[in-house]
This record gives sequence, structure tokens and C-alpha cells, in this order.
Amino acid sequence: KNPRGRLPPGPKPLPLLGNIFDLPRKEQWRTFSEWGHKYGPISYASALGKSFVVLNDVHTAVEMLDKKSAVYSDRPVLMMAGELVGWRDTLPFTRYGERLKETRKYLHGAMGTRSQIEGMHGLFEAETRAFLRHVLKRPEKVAECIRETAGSVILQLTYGYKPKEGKDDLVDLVEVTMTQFAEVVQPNVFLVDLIPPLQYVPLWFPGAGWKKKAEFYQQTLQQTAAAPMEFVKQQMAKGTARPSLVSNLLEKKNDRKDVADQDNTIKWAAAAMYGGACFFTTVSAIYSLFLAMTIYPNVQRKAQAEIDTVVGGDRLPSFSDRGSLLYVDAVVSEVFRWGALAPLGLPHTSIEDDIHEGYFIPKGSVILTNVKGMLHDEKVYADPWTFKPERFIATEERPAELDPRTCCFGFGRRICPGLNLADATVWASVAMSLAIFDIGRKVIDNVEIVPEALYGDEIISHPLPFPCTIKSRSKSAEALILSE
Ligand code: HEM
Repeated sequence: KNPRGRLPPGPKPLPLLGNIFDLPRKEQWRTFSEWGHKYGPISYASALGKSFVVLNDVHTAVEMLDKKSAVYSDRPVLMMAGELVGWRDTLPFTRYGERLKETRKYLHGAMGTRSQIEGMHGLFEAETRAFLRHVLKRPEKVAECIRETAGSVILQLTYGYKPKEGKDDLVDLVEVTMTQFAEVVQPNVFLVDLIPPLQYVPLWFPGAGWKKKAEFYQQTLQQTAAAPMEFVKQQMAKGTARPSLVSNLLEKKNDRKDVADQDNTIKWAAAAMYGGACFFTTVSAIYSLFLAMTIYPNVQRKAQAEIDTVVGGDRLPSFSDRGSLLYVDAVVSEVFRWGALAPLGLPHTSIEDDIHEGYFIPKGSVILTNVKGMLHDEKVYADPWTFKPERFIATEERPAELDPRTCCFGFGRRICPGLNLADATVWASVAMSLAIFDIGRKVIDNVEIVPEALYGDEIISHPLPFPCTIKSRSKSAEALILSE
């Protein structure tokens, strides 16, 4: 028994090893949901001397991570991805402290307010129109078109850099870096994550191939952060820079402080924009829309009927219509809920001991939020696995169900700084895609294929590739995007 208080309930630990065999390796959210049913909203496990606290409901996560954010806003140390490859320099993996505050301030200054996001509406609309044109030409490559568009939006906002259509060196470099990231961030794959002293093994040591890999990936990451920053500096020197997050920050830079240090902070703040957090989540949200529309044709028809009534057929929906397109808005919310793009959010850690609801939470505990479980909790969402935007529209018989934004963007001082941007880009994709396209089921040998809603098991989880057809709704719909 712990002298400081009772630990939260959880699976029974083994001597020395703790719960090493209880901690799931795959689809962790599923096991964590079972713990939620068995042990309640806070459960506890330990392994190799580390404490893990799993939160299974929104209320508890808000009470701990929002209301006690000074205690719960650190991140765990990731040996391979963070320390050796260098991802700790990017915001999602930055430890709690001054650097975190400064970087978040930079990002908040660039995309934290309504008027800043409104300033980006033109870009979102133009890029979404280009996206629709690309999909019309290559409907079977919709996933690729989504990635290209997300990359283009983020690179323009961050660096004023418009990638070349087709093949672009910077986009390619970013993709390589992100693939390397996905490999090194997986838990329990690299031994050094379990046995940290292995980091001191020299490069020449037999079996230290993983260390050479870390060094190589580190160079790629450094180059990916530095190259676009150099691009902006060169454009600024020539006087041809387009306004962007980086050009603004470089102009406003406070020269009283160490300039090199500030350049470094700006470089990594910018890298956080197109790093995993922005890119993969947006891509997954938009791909989830296409998946949901393939499975649920009635939802699609309802959204299209609303667009036809409010907007008509002779123009595309724009942000000025958002307030009148209630059902479309509900589709956006349902994409965030049903898709649960970040199934466990990102882990927080506590910087001091705490007592919460009578339970002792030791300093350094890794706090895992079961966001996917929260978004599919049948106590909160009726029929949670069905894509049903109506749930977010109150009727006389029942109130609207809980807005998924209360948890899908995370909590406290680590809450997603891109949430307004994400909401706006996803809205544009939903409204404009449904105005122009009919997304339908593939027919093979006279059999209609209804895809299953299957998602990958990564930190940011994507729908697995699925068959669908995408056709323009009419010649006049086509003309609206081709006339550009
Ligand atoms: C499309 C939907 C998106 C979802 C569902 C999402 C979700 C999340 C979640 C769950 C976290 C972790 C919060 C926590 O630790 O409690 C996070 C962090 C973060 N997100 Fe997003 N995100 C999205 C889009 C974006 C976009 C578009 C950007 C960039 C423009 C972005 C940038 C970030 C960054 C930089 C962090 C790390 C913040 C920190 O560690 O302090 N995200 N996001």
C-alpha cells in the first residue's frame, strides 16, 4: 500500500514487472475502454517502474488536465523518437517549460483568433477548389489528392511556399520525414525506449544499426526544419516573400534577445505546423468524410439537400454560408467524433505528486486519455458507432449530444493549437465536396461494396484504403470548379 494514498484501481500487478503484460500493444483504446467499464473513469497500471494513469471520461480529463494544468502539462521522454532523432524540438514533444510557452505563443499569435482564421478563408476556399478539380480528374487517387492539398495549405500558411503541382522536392522531403517519424514513434519497437542507458552504445557497436538509423533520421529532420526556413529568409532578402507565419515572426522578432536562439524557436514552431500533428490529422479527417459518405448515403443526400436549398446550384458554398448550413456543420462535428483521429490524444505527464478524487497520482505518471473511448461512450452518444450528424442538432424531444471538440483536440495547456484551423479546413472540404460530388459505392460483378469503417492503429489513425466512386453531381457542378 502506498503511504501517500491509494493508487487508482487497475489490473493486478506482478511483482517487479508490474502490469507489463496487461498494457496492450495494439488498439490500446479498446483495452482502456474495458478498464473504464471495470475500474471507472481513472485507472492505473505500472510497468518497469513507470506509472500509467488512464482516463476514460471527458469530465475527469477536464478536471485533471484542464483545471490542474500546471501539474499535468509535461510530455514523457521518448528515447528513440524524441531524444535520439530529435523530435523533442518539435512542439508536440517539447517538455513543459519556457520553450513550450514561447512556441505556443508564436502559434497562438498566428492562428489563435477568429479573425486570423478568417484571414485564411480565401486560401482554404481556393485550395479546396483546386482539390475538387484534382479529384474530378483522378477520383481513384482521392487519398493522394487529400495529402497534396493538406501539404500545400500548410506550407503556404507557414512559409508562403506554394508547392509545384505533381512532384515537389519539399513536399517529398516532408513525406520522407513523416514516414521516418511514424517508424520511430511506435511504442516498444526500439529497445532503447525500454532500456534508456542503451542510448550510450557507440555507433560502431555490433547490433547498433538502430543508432545509425537514429542519426540518419535526425539529419533528415534537421534538414526538413531548416530548408523552408532558409527559403523564407532568401525571399525576404529579395523582397519577394509572401506573408506567412515565418515571415511575420521574423519581422516581429524581438532583437533584445539572442537572435540565433529566436531563429531556432521560430524554425521549430514552424516545423510543428506541418509536422505530424497538422498534416496527418487534417488528411485523416477529410478521408474519413469520404469513407462515411460511402457507407451512409442518406447523410450525404441530406447534406446535399441543405446545400442546394441554402446555396443553390450556381455557386460553391463559402464560409459566409456556414451559419445557415446547420446539417453540414453537424457532419463536420460527426467526422471529428466518429473518426476519432487521435485515439489516445497525446500523452501528458505530471510534474509533481497529486491527489485526485482521493487517489494518489505519483509525479512523472504518464496520463493517457482514451479519446476514442470518450467519443464512443454509449452513456454520452446514442448508437456511438453509427455516423449520425443529427445527434448534434437539438430537437424538442432531446438536447444535442456533447460536442466532440470537448475532447478530440486534447486538454489543458497542451490543447491542440491548430483546432480552429482544423475546423475551418475540414468545414471547407465537407461543404464544397458535397456540393460538387456524389460519393458512392463501387459495384463489382453486380455487387455493391459497402466498406467497413476500419482505421489504422497509429497515434494519428487513418481510415484504411477503401473502395468508392466519386462523380460530379451534374455538368453545372463540374463547370463551377473547372471555370477557375
Ligand atoms: C484535424 C483535426 C485535429 C485533431 C483531431 C487534432 C488533435 C490534437 C490532439 C488530441 C493533440 C494533443 C493535445 C493534448 O496533448 O492534450 C494535438 C496537439 C497538437 N496539434 Fe492538433 N489536431 C488537429 C489538427 C491540427 C492542425 C491543423 C494543426 C496545425 C496547424 C495541429 C497542431 C498541433 C500541435 C502543434 C500540437 C501539439 C501541442 C502541444 O504539445 O503543446 N493540429 N492535436
